[in-house]
Amino acid sequence: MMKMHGLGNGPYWIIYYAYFLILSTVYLVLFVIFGALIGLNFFKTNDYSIQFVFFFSFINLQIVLSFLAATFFSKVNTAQAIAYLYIFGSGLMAGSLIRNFLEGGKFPRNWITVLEIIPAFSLYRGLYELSQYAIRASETGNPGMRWSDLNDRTNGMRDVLIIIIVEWLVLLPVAYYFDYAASVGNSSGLLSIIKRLLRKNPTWRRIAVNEVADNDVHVEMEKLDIIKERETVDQVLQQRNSGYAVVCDDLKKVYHGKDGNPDKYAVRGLSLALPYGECLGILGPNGAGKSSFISMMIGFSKPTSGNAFVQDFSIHTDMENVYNSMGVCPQNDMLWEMLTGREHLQFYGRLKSLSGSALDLAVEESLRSVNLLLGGAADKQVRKYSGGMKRRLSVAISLIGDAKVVYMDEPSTGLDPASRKSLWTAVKQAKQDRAIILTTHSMEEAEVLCDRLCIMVDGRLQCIGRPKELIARYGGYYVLTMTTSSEFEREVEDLALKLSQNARKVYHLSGTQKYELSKQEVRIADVFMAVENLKRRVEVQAWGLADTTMEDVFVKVATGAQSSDELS
Ligand SMILES: Nc1ncnc2c1ncn2[C@@H]1O[C@H](COP(=O)(O)OP(=O)(O)OP(=O)(O)O)[C@@H](O)[C@H]1O
Repeated sequence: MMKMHGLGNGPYWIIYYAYFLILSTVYLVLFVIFGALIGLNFFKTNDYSIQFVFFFSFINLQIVLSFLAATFFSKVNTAQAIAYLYIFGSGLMAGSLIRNFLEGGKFPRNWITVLEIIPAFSLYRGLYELSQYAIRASETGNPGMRWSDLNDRTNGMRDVLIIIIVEWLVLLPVAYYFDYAASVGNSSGLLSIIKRLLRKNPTWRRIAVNEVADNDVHVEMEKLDIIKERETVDQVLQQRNSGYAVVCDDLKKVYHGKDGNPDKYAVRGLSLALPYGECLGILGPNGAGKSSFISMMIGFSKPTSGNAFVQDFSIHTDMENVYNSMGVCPQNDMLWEMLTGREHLQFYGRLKSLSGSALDLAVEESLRSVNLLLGGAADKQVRKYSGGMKRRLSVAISLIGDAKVVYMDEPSTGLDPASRKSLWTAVKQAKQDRAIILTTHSMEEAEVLCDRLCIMVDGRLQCIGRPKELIARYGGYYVLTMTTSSEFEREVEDLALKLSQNARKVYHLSGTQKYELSKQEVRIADVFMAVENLKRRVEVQAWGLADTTMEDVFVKVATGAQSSDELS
């Protein structure tokens, strides 16, 4: 989340490094104090500063090694299992071999030094030397290891310290570089890191990464609006400075099936071009692939194939630059319970390079825009916030600073009508000079906020256009709803067919029927007259005539696409 809002790789790395170092140092100090308090000669007799330097340099090496190893694993469980095996195996081996080699006298001393390049061996050699000095101290009454003892040729501690510190200095930049390479493309396989490091000038060109074949045969002809959008994408991709905020080029996402399950095609070739100042709404039934699309765009997951460019930066190779200009309001609020709303905004504002009075002003405006100034809400800890307040804070975080591209995953979920309206005002103001991609299940929200809408079903784009265009294209009909007692249902059907030859029954439940009447065949005045006539013969309990809504369009497109998918 912090990286998504522009936290650079360097500060991110330093924070994590410092966190693990502080944690390990506290553990190390407590470990030595506890050992000394219970009277262990190992700790009591040897110079504390030698012990500190030895353990401290080793924990630094251990952190660097963990960071380096982490870049080669994409799954936490695999990394954990291999780390346990390594620590257990290498510890066991080093523990028994070092003592045998040193005390047996047959193994060449130089080779022991070579073995100490493996961290577990250097650790056990250091421990062995400290324990030998402690034993001698308790037998003779002399002090344990002192700094001057490092000049003793038989004492391996000096070599151990040199090896550990040199390894740490060498591996530190290597680990940072590999971690950076992995995070840039958000992929952590060794092969993909090496490929990315070798790739030349990858910024502006089409790349097909792990090209996948969509095994499903899709019979339906592609619609004109989608073809046109793809043509725009093709044209934009020819230019270097496109002037478009977001361009998606045949983006695909496949989740590979596990335990014999088939692969899941979540996004099947999405092509979109989004100019600045536009809010694009993505609609779709559950499981349509909206979140999978957003998670690729924000660097949460890697596309299986295709590419996308945010302000001309590729999501495969320039994710860090993408993050610099991005704001995200995730589906689930990612907030710190102990921080206040104001502190959240101050933190994310600083990540967006705001400071001083500019930061204070931006925070104040953000809080006002999402109604979090009232009643001191801004200065309450987030754990005391209601669900709606958390949602509003998430939206404010996504908009703070100068994020040019903002992703909002169902931003108004859980908000009461008044909060929703004020949130919409904030989003409308914010979209003036930036591009917003928004997913929602609320047709009202889509119509109010979005300049264009697209409907996704089963990973495919079904249509794209301005809300009014879509309603005109897919909704060239009125909806007549009428409720009578069951014995008069036939009369209602006759009325609908008389008004429009092509009237289509779309709903029927115990006396209530719904018909679609073609706008070309029907005049509203005729409908009113026909209903008045019917009322003279039949008891009409309720009736209504409505123009097509976005919801009707959505249901029509979604069910149409689902049934055509079932056929194919
Ligand atoms: N990590 C995953 N592994 C396997 N399949 C997944 C994974 N994430 C999503 N899917 C599948 O991919 C498809 C698209 O899911 P996605 O969450 O992108 O849809 P959505 O349109 O955002 O749905 P919703 O509106 O419910 O949030 C679904 O069939 C889902 O089951």
